[in-house]
Parts: sequence; structure tokens; C-alpha cells
Amino acid sequence: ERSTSSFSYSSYHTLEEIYSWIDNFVTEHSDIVSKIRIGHSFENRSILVLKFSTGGSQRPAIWIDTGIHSREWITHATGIWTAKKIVNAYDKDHILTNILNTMDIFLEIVSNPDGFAFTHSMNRLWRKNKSIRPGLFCIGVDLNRNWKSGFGGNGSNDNPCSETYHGPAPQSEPEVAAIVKFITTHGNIKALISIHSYSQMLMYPYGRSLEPVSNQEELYNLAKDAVKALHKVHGINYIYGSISTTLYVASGITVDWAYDSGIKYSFSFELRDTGRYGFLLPATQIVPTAQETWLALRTIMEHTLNH
Ligand SMILES: CS(=N)(=N)C[C@@H](Cc1ccccc1)C(=O)O
Ligand SMILES: [Zn+2]
Repeated sequence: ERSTSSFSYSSYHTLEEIYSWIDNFVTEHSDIVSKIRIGHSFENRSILVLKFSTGGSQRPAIWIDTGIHSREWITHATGIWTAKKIVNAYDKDHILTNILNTMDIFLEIVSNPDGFAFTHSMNRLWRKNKSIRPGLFCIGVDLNRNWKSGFGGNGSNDNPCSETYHGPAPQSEPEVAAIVKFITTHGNIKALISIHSYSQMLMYPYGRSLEPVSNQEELYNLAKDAVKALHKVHGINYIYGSISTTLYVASGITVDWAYDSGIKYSFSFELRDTGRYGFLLPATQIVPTAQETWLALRTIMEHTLNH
């Protein structure tokens, strides 16, 4: 259909539905949103990023990705709701308006399109991408272990059949290479937020080691403020801290690469829930989850704007 007015923000959608929503959304809000194709997936699907901008050129920017793990459907749904929230909040919410009057926001909703299509067609719990290589009879690389920083270290696996298989080399996967190229070429990304599910956690680097990052105190306090803002909405509790101390050691991850590339405000969310439904979170929780997550995202973006 031609407009987003019939699109349900409280339902899960297929890849095709999301891509056509993106086209309609950009058409309807062309004054503030544009679509950028930053690359293609292993199976040659387009990798699309929404750019929110009120002017300028090469403004300092915020990067947000959802759906790196294809089975984490709540993250794509939260990304879609957040896109709609940004266009509705501009000129109404003074914090978001201040952010967008100075910075751009880049939002990649389907960061693993091949895996996402596969969760709809064959295997709802598929996590990795769908890359295949001669001589290997297992499919897919974990796109949250394929980054250069700490590549191949503890908390990643060199077995292609593992759910945390890191791939043959850093950025070997086109889905990761596309983001690296975009962020490196842009050169003015000030914050990166990579959204996963589930566990209800807000974390920052490092994952690869227990060593604290240089601005650990600042990130800890920012995470605390963000989690407090989130809690106010529906009373949901998040824990927060560095990845390695809060969850487990994980190597070759998005936020470690971002941090080591100079993006000092790098965070990873684990959205709802804590295990009752897990990856199969009911659609009735999409809007509540997105509403509370927005307050945490806005807190991080506001801090980035002011520092
Ligand atoms: C349940 S899950 N796969 N989203 C957990 C996710 C935790 C994590 C997030 C960010 C950085 C490092 C590690 C992962 O293992 O990739
Ligand atoms: Zn994940």
C-alpha cells in the first residue's frame, strides 16, 4: 500500500513489509528522513539505513542498529517504532529537537536481512547471517563476533557450527563490512548503540576483557541515568555495566570496535524480557518496550550532544 497509515507498529512484520514501510516512511517524511543503501548482504539483499537530518553537512551523528541477530524480533520492531517517534517528536519534544538541530541520526533496522528472512521462512530461532564457504557444512557467522577489535578472542568460537562463530577474518561478512565502511567514511559518528534482546541490560565496552575503558565512570553514570529514565515508564528494571563484568566475555563485538575506533559513547542494549518469553516476546509488548527504550536512547543522545 502507498502509505504507512495502515502499518501496525504493534505487530511483527516480514522483511518485505519492513522494506516497503521504509519506502513509504521516507516518502511521507522526506523533509527530515532519507534512505541510504550502505551495501548488500551475503544473499544480495540491500542493506538500508535511515538518515534523520535537519540540515548541515557531515554533522556529528548518532548510529543505532537493530536486528544484528535475526531472531531478536523485538529489536527490529523497536527500531521501526523509534523511527516514527523521531519524526513525531521533532518540534514537539525539546530534547529531541535540540539533538536533531545539531546532530544527525542514522538507524539501521534490518542489519541481518538474510537471517531475518530465514526466521520467517524456515527457522524462527536463527541468529547468524547466512554466509556459506567451500568445505564448511555449517552456515552463518555471528555478526556480533566478526568485528576487528579482539577478533577471535575468548567469547567467540572458531567452529563454523557454533552460534558464536566469528568467521574466517574480521569484517569477512558483508553485513559488517558495510557498517565499518559507512562509519569510517562518515568520520563524525559520536555515539553507537547496538540493540539486542533479551535480558534487560544496558552495557558498554569492553566485552573482550575485564579491563575498564578510559571513560568507564562516565559511561557507568550515563547508563545509570538511562536505565532510570527507562524504569520510569513501565517500571521495568535493567541492570547495567561493562559487557564483560555484567554478562560475559565476548570478543569481536560491535561496541568494542566502535569504542576502539574513537566512538567514546558506545552501548549495547538487551531489551525485554528476562526469559519468560525470550526471543518469542509477544507483540503486545512491542509498544511498551519501544516506549521505555526511547527514554534511555534519548538520555544517551542528549549526553552525547552535550559532551
Ligand atoms: C542474547 S544475545 N545474543 N543478544 C547476547 C549478546 C550479548 C552481547 C551484547 C553486546 C555485546 C556483546 C555481547 C551476544 O552474545 O552477542
Ligand atoms: Zn543478540
